[in-house]
Amino acid sequence: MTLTHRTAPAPVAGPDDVGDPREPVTRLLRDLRSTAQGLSATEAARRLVVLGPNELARAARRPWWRSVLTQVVHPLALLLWVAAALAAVSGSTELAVAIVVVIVLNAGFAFWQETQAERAVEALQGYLPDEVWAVRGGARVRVAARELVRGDLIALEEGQRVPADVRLVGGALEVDTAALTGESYPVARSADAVDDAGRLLDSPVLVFSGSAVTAGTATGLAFATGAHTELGRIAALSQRVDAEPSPLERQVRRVAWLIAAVAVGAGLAFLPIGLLAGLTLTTAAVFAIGLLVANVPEGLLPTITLALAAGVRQMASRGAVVKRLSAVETLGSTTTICTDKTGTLTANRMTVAAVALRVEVAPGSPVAATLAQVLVRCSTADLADGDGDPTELALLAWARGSGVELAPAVRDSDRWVLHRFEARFRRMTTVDRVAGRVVVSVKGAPEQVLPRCAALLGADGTATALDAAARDAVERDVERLAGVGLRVLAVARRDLGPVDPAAVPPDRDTTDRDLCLVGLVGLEDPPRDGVAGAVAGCHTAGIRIHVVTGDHGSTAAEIARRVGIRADRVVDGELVDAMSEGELRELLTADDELVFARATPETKLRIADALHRSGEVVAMTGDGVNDAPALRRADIGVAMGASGTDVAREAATVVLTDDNFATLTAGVEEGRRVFDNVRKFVLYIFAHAVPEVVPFLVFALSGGAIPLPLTVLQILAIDLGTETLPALALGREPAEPGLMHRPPRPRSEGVITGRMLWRAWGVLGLLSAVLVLGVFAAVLLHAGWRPGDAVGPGTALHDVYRQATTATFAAIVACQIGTAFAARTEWASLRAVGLATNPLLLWGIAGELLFTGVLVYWPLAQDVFGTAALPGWVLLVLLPFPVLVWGVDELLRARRRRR
Ligand SMILES: Nc1ncnc2c1ncn2[C@@H]1O[C@H](COP(=O)(O)OP(=O)(O)OP(=O)(O)O)[C@@H](O)[C@H]1O
Repeated sequence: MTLTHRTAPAPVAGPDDVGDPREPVTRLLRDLRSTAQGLSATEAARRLVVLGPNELARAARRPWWRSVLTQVVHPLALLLWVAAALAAVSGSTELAVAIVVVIVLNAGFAFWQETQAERAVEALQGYLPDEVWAVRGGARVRVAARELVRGDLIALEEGQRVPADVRLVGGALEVDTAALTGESYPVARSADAVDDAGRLLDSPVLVFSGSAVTAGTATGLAFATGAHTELGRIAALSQRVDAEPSPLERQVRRVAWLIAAVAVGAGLAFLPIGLLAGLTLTTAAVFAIGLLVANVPEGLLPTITLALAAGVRQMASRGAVVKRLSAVETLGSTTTICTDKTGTLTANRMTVAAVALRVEVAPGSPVAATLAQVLVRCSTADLADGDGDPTELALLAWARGSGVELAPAVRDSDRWVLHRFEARFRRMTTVDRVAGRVVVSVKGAPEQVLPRCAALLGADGTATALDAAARDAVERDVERLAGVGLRVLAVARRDLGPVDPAAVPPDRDTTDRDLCLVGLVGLEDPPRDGVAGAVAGCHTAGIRIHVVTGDHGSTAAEIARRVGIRADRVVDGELVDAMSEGELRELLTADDELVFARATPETKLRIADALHRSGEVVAMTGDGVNDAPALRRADIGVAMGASGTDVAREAATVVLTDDNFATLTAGVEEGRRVFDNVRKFVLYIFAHAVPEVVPFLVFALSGGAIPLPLTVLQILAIDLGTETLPALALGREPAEPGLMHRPPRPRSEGVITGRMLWRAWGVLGLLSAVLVLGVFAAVLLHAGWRPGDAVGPGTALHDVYRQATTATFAAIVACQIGTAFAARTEWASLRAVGLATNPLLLWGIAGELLFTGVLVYWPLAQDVFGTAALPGWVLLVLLPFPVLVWGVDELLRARRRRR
């Protein structure tokens, strides 16, 4: 970055007005034409226009023609090109042109589908607003990260992604700069540090866009945004959508190739058979090519991508933002969910429900007053703004109810030392100078606070020694409160004597001992609406739920019980830490649901690992910075969008915009639905191959005595014209009833199963082939044709032959309609699903019928496709075909359900 240092500020800040970010803050403020009160709102708006939004320039999109080109030279398309060339060489220009049309239309279609998929993923950005606290015109305001401008004064805190290049002006941080420097350990950055670093990136007073704050809080001055940041400069962050193919796509790709190989094989095999049956070389070659073209499944992959993208969209609208297309299917095969408690199972709306210390503490008593005093000191929340940790807001609200209030500004100016709440230590300590004395205020998990207490506040407000009996009594209190589902905090304080202006701030070992226990507070945090239903839903879907929480075992077990999680055993996090790999796996593979209490992020990581190794598909929730490794390790890392940190959101695959457990299970349901739908259209596409191929076999096996029941162009019309829209519509099927009453799909089970192939080829396909050939034969026989009679152009029977092939074509379409309805469900009856619940399918079928009508009755199309208008009796015969095909499958499904 070229930094120009200007001593005489220009009247307006343009794109090049940059100060040296390492110069003294006052000078930097002047150079950036900002103030200690931040920029005014109008100036910020003006700079946004001049400097542009705080975004990295998107990696230039591939031009559309290149995307189309990729589709045209796609390996399966290349196969079709070869076929077209062969057709041209063998003299069938018509077929060659038709194949080229197929390729072009297919490429266009695939291009459209992929654009849709990309859009769906890009639209997700909108669901994950990225906001920061900034100071503008002296007031703290939430600003969208993309609207930050150079000169903005912003707040940084643990868990946040650094939104711009920032000079620290107050506070200290630890930042993870891995994305920029590859450094794997967090580094310390502080406003007061002495800056003697060589490189800009190593300066201890600067933090850069793209790094993450792993600890601390600070304020800073943004000196570069968007493309002007170091990150923008080295363009390390590629913004392109993760294009890694999902296991599903890989599977389907393999299948597509397999089918393509079979198609080529069948085409090649037809050549000698056709010749033996008496066809000329040209005719045999044309049909061989036709067979090949008909069976190359060129549309399969893009259709699957589109179905996944539609799933991603649908999930986002339900509050689960999936960051990778492939995650949709993994989410659907989840077997175990490890969930947090606070805010996920519970509403994160806390109120103080009980205050106790051996006896209930009466409001207005001296103990209550002291307790309130400690609580207002030991806090960083702001009750007036509602800003801060919900636990602390609840405690402040209770203190206010007891008549004790302290303005945050006064609190902060009295404060000497602050040890924020950290999940690791599970307690918080402040040291304040109050009325000439140094006072320590502590609150936290009872196991953390009680061992540090030496005394206990009596009902009259005087301290007594905390002997073994009193300790037991207090511990019983904790159990009693936790047992009814309350989150319990022990509150304690200590007087360190008169203020000594020369003293250095005491360390935590000094402050957090010999405390006087003031009280126990029990906070009620009710279960969220809908969670109990979602838990029951998971159970019927065969999904196990473990609670992994930092809270007390009894509290967590009670909350778990209330939402319907069985909580068969409560396991302490420390116990897990002491377990061997094998022991942990044994614990987790037992058939019960567990509550892991007092769990640390390391515990979470081990649990995720152990579950994954025992073959489970694990969805693990998390919100803190330290949860990131576990979120990455789980099959599906789930971050909290509302309360979670940026770091967790970045590590996760799924972000719940409302933090709700019920949303997660909705995501699982959606994942299952999408996977099911992919199966539905694969079934549908597979089924039609049989009635297309069998007529050729009949022709070949009869040695030509039975003429070809279908022309090559008619096959292409089916493949490209009639089958496409219904197949797409099947990708949008609503969830099948019973979707969440089935056990999760085994990890090893692919998209294509033996049962599915049997249903596609053995039932739907074979039945269709019989019906189709029946109609073909009926039309010929009705007109007096006998096996072996010539039907070629110029013969007496040629017109009848044209009608017969047209009847075959129409019969395939009729059977396709039946197949589409059958494919809509795998288990349930069509009645349970409802005939009209997928309007897209109805439209697709209407389109299919229209297309067929045009092909059969429009003279121009008749010339090209070799069709002829069908007599009324044939139409009557075709009418029940859809019902027949669907009906037989319906009966088989009913039998399967009974079994
Ligand atoms: N602001 C706080 N100050 C002091 N102690 C706290 C504070 N918040 C929580 N605690 C204590 O730390 C314990 C663990 O809290 P933590 O927030 O880590 O877990 P949690 O959020 O309840 O768990 P989960 O992972 O299920 O969301 C609580 O039971 C409480 O005793």
